[in-house]
Amino acid sequence: MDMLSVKDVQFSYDKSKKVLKDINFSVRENDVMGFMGLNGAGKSTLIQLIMGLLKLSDGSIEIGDLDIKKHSKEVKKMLGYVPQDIAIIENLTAYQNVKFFGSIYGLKGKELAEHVDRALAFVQLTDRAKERPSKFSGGMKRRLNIACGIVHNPQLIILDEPTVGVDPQSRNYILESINELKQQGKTIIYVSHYMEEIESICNQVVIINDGKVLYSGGMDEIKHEAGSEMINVIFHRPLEEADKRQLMYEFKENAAFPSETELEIKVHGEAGESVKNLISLKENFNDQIKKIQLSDVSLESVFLELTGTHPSVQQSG
Ligand SMILES: Nc1ncnc2c1ncn2[C@@H]1O[C@H](COP(=O)(O)OP(=O)(O)OP(=O)(O)O)[C@@H](O)[C@H]1O
Repeated sequence: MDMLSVKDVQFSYDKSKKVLKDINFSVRENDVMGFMGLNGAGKSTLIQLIMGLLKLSDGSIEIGDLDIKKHSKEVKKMLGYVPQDIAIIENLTAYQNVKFFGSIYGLKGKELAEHVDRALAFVQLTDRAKERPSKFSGGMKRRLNIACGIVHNPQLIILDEPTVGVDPQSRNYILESINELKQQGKTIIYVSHYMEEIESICNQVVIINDGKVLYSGGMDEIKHEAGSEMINVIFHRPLEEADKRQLMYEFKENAAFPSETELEIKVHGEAGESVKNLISLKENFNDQIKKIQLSDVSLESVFLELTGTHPSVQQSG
């Protein structure tokens, strides 16, 4: 079953520019979807439409099988949102913060107390529940932010760059807790500019650029489409021009030279192609080759290929 379906969505803040143009994709129940795009691609706008914070005029969005316009109340309870900007209130304690967000979702009395305890335990802040977050580290504030976003036990959780500005330990903790939410059966949308994080926790990817979906589908499929493997060859000495020309002739646009002593060959999905390439390299360049490594194509290189821009030149925010 689809937990989120976005159909033919278009959006403009003003008449001069369409920010979203015919957006279509779906996220299955219990998927962890990595949502990627360059700055200004339209990610936050789409999330605000899903959350009902912006008014949807063109197209439709369904959560489960509920249309967000017709069933806004039910949908609100199903959605959890952990915003990019930390939304906690500094002069309330950690407990009071989570309780406040729980009450916004209509929880009361014993049920509210149980939910608050569970959310604080989930982010391992039970011991610090009585403290004010002004004393907390950046990572602890992010964890409290997550507790506030999931206190009402939502089915679909959207996390917008939850690891920006946190120490490596908190980052690992946050990534592990997302895996745990998946184990609990939740569906996750994970917005991030950190490709390696998306690669490690997501099974589905949506890439948008300039308000359009460039890719939507499985993590394995996107890599397969882009070329399932990469052959990295390290030579003992810098290559002669004639050797480079021969390699370019043989491997065409699949060959790249990251440095004077390195060759990268992108291998497309066909069976046996990497073996054929290796045999050819060994036959022609065996004496010159220091090392050959086979590696999977990274999500980063796929993103670069699709958008024409490297994610690391991006500022997050
Ligand atoms: N409130 C607004 N009024 C007018 N234009 C806006 C508004 N918010 C965003 N935009 C414009 O809409 C486009 C998409 O912005 P959006 O914030 O959705 O992108 P994004 O992918 O979330 O970017 P980032 O990764 O930087 O958060 C951009 O051109 C942006 O300038």
